[in-house]
Amino acid sequence: MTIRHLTATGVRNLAPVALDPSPRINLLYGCNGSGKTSFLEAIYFLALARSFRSARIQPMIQQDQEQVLAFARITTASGDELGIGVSRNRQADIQIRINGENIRSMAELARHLPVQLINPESFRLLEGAPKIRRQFLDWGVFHVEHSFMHWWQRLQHSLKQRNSLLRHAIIDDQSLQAWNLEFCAASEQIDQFRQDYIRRLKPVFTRTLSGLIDLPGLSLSYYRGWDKDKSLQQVLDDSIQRDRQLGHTQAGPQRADLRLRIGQQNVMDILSRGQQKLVVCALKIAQGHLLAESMGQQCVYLVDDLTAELDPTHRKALCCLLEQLDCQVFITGTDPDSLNHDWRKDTPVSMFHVEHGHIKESGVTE
Ligand SMILES: Nc1ncnc2c1ncn2[C@@H]1O[C@H](COP(=O)(O)OP(=O)(O)OP(=O)(O)O)[C@@H](O)[C@H]1O
Repeated sequence: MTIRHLTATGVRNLAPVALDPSPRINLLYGCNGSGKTSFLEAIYFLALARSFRSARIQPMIQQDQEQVLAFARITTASGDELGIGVSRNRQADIQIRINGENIRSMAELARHLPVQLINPESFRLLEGAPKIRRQFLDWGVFHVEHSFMHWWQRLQHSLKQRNSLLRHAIIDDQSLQAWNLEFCAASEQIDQFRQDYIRRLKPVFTRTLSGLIDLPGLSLSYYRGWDKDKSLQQVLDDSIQRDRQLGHTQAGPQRADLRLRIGQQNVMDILSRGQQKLVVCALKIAQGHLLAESMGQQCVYLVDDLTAELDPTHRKALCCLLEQLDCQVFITGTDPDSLNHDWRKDTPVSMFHVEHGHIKESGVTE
């Protein structure tokens, strides 16, 4: 999908935004604090009704404003036009409208606007808690497997019920068995989705990474959250005493993880920050390729601070890969020269100058 027209009000230091971005490459430059990241935040907000900078919405709402509001006209992969509007106020109430109709499901919003963010915090995908890698994995599964949300909700519900039973002084065995059955059924389905996704992602990731950097021997593997040689039911039975002591379920898809290794070592223990960033870029770009291959859908890429951690050669390689993706990209940097790349003559490129919260188009190449 492509954003054709975008408006936003009440976003940090930004004056009301109204622009028609290029369907392909959009470059935004400006000084520190001018509002470049805030602009990317507005697009992210439109896709997910939240910020990527803070778990709370308040910091994103402009100091003297009551709400943040973003609207976009987008063209979907099938060529349909959609109007999407999202607003949140200081009480964090959310309003989502698609083609004028109120929508209650965040999943529906996210499905219309798949967004990938690459920013200086992206290394956390490798270094951070397993939850971040599960979110990465489930982003992919969610977009290619439409029944994922149904199974995900069953998984969350059964896990919550089981954990609540574990904390009772005396456990009702019948209830425990019933919730075990439901938890195992949902777990096996989610695990199957994740395995299928990783099997398809791996070759795309390897190919994408080789276009960015040479890291021989780097492997991506999936840990499902319980012993690969045992059924989950067996693992739950074996660990019931420990689960009761801890008051929660230790094994299951809520413990799944992705492992990136070179030989026996974790990549975050041996790669430089720049190398880590390139691995993360390859993972995220691979997800975009897979989404296009499987669903014919394009995601929007938000690349904040292109130059951070990357030398000119690797910046160029990243720009080439983003251009080959054939999707809409927004890239920020402090210096317009650092954003200049040998974009192909037939790639529409728009350049915007961000100054004290005002965004002005400063050049278009068709
Ligand atoms: N709620 C808010 N209301 C008004 N202004 C805010 C709010 N939150 C942050 N700001 C200000 O908005 C400005 C925009 O910051 P932003 O991170 O978008 O800049 P940037 O152009 O990405 O800078 P850098 O190049 O340093 O990353 C900052 O000066 C910040 O102090």
